[in-house]
Amino acid sequence: MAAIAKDESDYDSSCSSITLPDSTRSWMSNLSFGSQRRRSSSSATDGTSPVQKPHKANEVAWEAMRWLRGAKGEVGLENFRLLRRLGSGDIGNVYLCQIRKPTPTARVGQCCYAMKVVDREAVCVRNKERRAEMEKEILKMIDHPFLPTLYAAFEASHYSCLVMEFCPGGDLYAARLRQPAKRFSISSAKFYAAEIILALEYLHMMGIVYRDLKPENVLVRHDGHIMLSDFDLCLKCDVVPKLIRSRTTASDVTERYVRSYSTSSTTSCAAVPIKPVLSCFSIARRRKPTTVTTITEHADDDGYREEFDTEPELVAEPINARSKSFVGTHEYLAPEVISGQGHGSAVDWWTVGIFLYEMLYGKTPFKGENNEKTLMNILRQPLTFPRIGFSSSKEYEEMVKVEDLIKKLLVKNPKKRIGSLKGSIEIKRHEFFKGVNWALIRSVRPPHIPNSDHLNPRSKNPKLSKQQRQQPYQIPSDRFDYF
Ligand SMILES: Nc1ncnc2c1ncn2[C@@H]1O[C@H](COP(=O)(O)OP(=O)(O)OP(=O)(O)O)[C@@H](O)[C@H]1O
Repeated sequence: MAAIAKDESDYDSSCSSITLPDSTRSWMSNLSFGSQRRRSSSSATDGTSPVQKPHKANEVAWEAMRWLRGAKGEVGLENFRLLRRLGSGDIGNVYLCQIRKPTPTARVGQCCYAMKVVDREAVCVRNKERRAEMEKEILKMIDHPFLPTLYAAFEASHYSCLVMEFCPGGDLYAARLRQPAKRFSISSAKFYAAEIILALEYLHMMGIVYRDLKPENVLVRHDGHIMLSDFDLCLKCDVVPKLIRSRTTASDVTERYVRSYSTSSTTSCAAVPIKPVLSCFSIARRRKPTTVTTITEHADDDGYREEFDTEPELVAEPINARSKSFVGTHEYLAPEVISGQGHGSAVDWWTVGIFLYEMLYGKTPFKGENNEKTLMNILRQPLTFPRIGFSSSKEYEEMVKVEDLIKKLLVKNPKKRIGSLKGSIEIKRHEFFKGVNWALIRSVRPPHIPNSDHLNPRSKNPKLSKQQRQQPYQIPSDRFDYF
């Protein structure tokens, strides 16, 4: 699925038709591979020091970077050996690479990185500098287990290089195609969705709306946990934390109380029986008898529901951010993006709904015969779910819960969509995620752990030949600009 970008407010460039850079110019030749390597001018790697990336500071990949900086002064293209091309995006190619030998230890020498190489001249010709800048800016800011770590950023000739964490497990789109009936199990989908929600929550708190969630952009790390990639379509905005005092019902309070003290976790995401943490930003809530106001709302199982005043909650996500850019991938576009009425962080919750649907049913809910029909369906067509068989009543119950969540995520009016009032916490509290230990999910065993044969010479992407290195930059044929 190709991403589209038509910018009206948050980027100053307008994306037009594809203009190929001078095709006679060798895109790879100036990268100077092998022994004919030229010294590149490399700029400081500001914003990528371990001090600013504390969660990775003790890992060998950082140790290697520290050694490189100490030994060579600054990090540049000449310090890396590009092993093979991992893929091509809209604004550059991504290569698997290692630090050039001799390295101080074998461990450092074996460390793999992914290097995104962007041809600045090509990007400039195609009016995409702002997107490339945005990606770099965001990669420098972020430090989260489910987001890429930027180890170094430098320039070499007219190329801009970003050295990032390498994910050997491929993307979730390819992973889905390998599943039985091309669908993930409910527990796998729950695991991946939970990690994505945490990544989006973090981005939102940093004032970043991601806008391009799709399985192709969810990569699988060596340990099976996920990493969101591709930040060139992000919207950056200011976040002004808000205190929200909301009202809640007696059954909500009881349910949360029970959940807080329950140790009977059964889902794969909840292997550790520890009191779940709902959100790092939720203020501990206790029933406060003095502030209880009893309002009969409507009958439930017990015949009535009570509403209580609760402690205020801090919402640090850009709920009210507004952009009118037309960006994303057709099947994943939120209705407010298509209608151009202005969109904010709720678009990411819409895409989580589409993502869950695709993971479970093997297709997206509004896909039409062509892109225009898809867009019309997103705006007008009611959400329906295909009928599928269940192997157990437990699976059926889980499906009912996840369909309820998907319905709430795919509400066409963004103001009524789950997550639009208090952000991620509303989604994390949904019944489908009951028992998920959000704080410790990164320690849970993922559904699939990739094997580590990426350095095997016979692995999927063969080594770069000399001829390939000399080829001019090609815009992949399956990519296009919609406008
Ligand atoms: N850190 C990484 N580890 C492993 N493979 C990666 C990594 N980053 C990117 N890739 C691979 O390289 C491909 C190109 O990535 P890139 O981010 O340039 O473009 P994209 O995801 O296709 O999106 P866009 O064209 O919108 O920028 C990806 O599809 C993925 O297969």
